[in-house]
Amino acid sequence: MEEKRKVKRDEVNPMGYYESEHTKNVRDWKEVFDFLIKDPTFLPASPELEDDEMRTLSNQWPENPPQFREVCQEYARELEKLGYKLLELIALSLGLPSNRFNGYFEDQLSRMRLNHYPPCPCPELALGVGRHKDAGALTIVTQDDVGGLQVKRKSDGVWVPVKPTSNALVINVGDIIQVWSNDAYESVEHRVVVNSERERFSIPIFFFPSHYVMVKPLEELVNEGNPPKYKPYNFGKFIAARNRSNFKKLEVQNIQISDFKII
Ligand SMILES: O=C(O)CCC(=O)C(=O)O
Ligand SMILES: [Fe+2]
Repeated sequence: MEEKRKVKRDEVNPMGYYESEHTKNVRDWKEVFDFLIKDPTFLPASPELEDDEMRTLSNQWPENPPQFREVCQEYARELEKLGYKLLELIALSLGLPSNRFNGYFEDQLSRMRLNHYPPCPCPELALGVGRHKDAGALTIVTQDDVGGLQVKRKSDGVWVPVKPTSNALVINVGDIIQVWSNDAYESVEHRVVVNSERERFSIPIFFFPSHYVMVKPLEELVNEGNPPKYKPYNFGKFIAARNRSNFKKLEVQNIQISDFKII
């Protein structure tokens, strides 16, 4: 606990350890450790568009266990390679050059998260992570054999368990691929349920572009017959708005890509 406290994240540095994240303003039943793939990196200090102050984001590593940092970084490097590979395949599937997305990640805000969901005495009253869609381009999740991740089936709204399969990874399309592809791809709504018996561990890596990227439907994919379905939004400002809402319960729901939808 002492080690965790030393690397606790706060409103200035959102990297490190945290035990009370909120999803849509409700506290999640979990503890997390977040670190950046590119360290340090930069993010707008506030979500206000007229405020151009920047903030440096940097990792906080515990001293113990001593090999923790190296193991995390090595794992992240391998998953990063896989993420780029998948982004290349998604680009090809949309009829784009394989490297079409690469430029967006030069100063990437991608991060890896170590999730620990402790057993919960009243699992029917809590969620490990409340229902949400991932805000980044792509997420790759490693999960143990406990289970708890569920995706919402669009046809009937039923929550379907994502069964743990050993040596398999879960790939989630995030909101940005949805916007870039002008809805050809759709991000999936998911959540994590907890149980009273066993703790669960999972390790997602979230592929986030650079803070200055304006996220919008790709020009090659829109035309008169298929006009853009979203207004451009600045990714850094979007994340700054999300970070703010993770630290306090706000009156309003946090920012969503639907806020940029052209109807
Ligand atoms: O724990 C999991 O399997 C997924 C967690 C998740 O959806 C998230 O952190 O965004
Ligand atoms: Fe997620």
